[in-house]
Amino acid sequence: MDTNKPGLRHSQISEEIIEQVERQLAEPPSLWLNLTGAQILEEEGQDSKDIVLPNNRSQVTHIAIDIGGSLAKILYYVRDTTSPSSSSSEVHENVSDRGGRLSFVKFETSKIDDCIQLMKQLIQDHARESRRKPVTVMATGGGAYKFYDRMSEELNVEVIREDEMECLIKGLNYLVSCIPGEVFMLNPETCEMAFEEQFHDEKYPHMLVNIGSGVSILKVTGPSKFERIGGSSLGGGTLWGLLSLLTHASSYDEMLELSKKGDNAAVDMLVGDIYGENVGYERFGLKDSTIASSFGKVFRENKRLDEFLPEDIARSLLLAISNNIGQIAYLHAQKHNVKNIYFGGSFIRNHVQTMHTLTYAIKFWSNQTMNAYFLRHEGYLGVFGAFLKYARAESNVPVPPIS
Ligand SMILES: Nc1ncnc2c1ncn2[C@@H]1O[C@H](COP(=O)(O)OP(=O)(O)O)[C@@H](O)[C@H]1O
Ligand SMILES: CC(C)(COP(=O)(O)O)[C@@H](O)C(=O)NCCC(=O)O
Repeated sequence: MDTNKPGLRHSQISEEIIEQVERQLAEPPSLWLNLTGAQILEEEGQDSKDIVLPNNRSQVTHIAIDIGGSLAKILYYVRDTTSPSSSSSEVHENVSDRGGRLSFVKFETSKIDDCIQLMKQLIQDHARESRRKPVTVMATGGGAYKFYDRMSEELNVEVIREDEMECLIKGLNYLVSCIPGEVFMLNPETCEMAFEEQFHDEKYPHMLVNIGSGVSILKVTGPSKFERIGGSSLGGGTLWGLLSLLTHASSYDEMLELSKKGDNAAVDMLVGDIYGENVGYERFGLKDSTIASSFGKVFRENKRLDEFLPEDIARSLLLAISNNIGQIAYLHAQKHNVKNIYFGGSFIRNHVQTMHTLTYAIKFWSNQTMNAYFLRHEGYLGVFGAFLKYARAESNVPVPPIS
């Protein structure tokens, strides 16, 4: 592996691989759960842009929601009688064989009205067509408190609140242990994904770096044992906010697209800009292409904002924030003697450059001794954890036990 400090390496990744990985990770797939196991359903996911409500909405028995500073994540559970491994006409006779499908949808938190409307629709359909007990809503994230009264009044069902960090850890541990093909690593050289059932023998301790609006760093020492060991206010909300000020992009995905086309050297001051062309500070492993100062070139260029390319700005800021989080993550892992680091939160958005920067930072700073892992449902750990808490308590939801 190259000894270059993180930064400016992305141009070497094959476009084909980036496309391949991002196509595979486009939207979080639904999950199938029954008593004997759990699996990812490989089919088109859903986005808030075009939510496809299930045909059998009366079968939606559980809803969980994680309302964060930026995004509200909803999960709904649809009880079903056909298993994904059987033909579509094959129906399970025995009720206890039944499994269910978990679907995932997200909204911007600023569109909380639309979000509550969707839950209302799911709940009303259930109530109209079924004599079963009413749907219970599990809520987590800061919005579970902020919007509690509104949700309780408008939905007219019981809303149970759960602590967001507990839910994150429950969701993480379950996804890692029980969902085959959920966790992957990125090869720092080629960016190809590596899926393995078991990456490492030591399950605990591990660390979760959850990159949402802000960053929370948690050390996990057992299935429900953890402590919050750090955090940073420079997170996903920072990237989203600054790029909406500095570029014309109107959505987060558009910002990520811009960043793919940019050259951060147009705004970042590189070591070579300080030491001279093609000269680095090799004594300390700082090559001429290493970023010496993010956005450090802007001032001396003496140009207006509209004279810089938004693509270059987007790439520079994404690199700056991802590198910073990677470095903080490494320092916490080192301080707390943890080798395996899981990155979660919607900031990652399964975006190859972001995952590559985080992987590269961890590998570089730890001298290859630590590992960076990613998850296909990276933004849904909290909402999944909230659902599991309820599913466990309620015996009528068949959830395989954690291994
Ligand atoms: N569609 C999107 N719209 C806005 N931000 C997004 C989107 N997808 C990913 N993000 C990024 O994810 C961050 C929110 O991550 P999330 O884990 O949902 O945190 P929170 O719980 O604080 O809302 C945003 O600040 C932004 O950086
Ligand atoms: C306050 C939060 C736990 C809220 O979670 P979020 O909605 O960002 O997912 C998080 O934004 C955070 O940990 N912020 C960093 C605070 C700090 O340690 O500086």
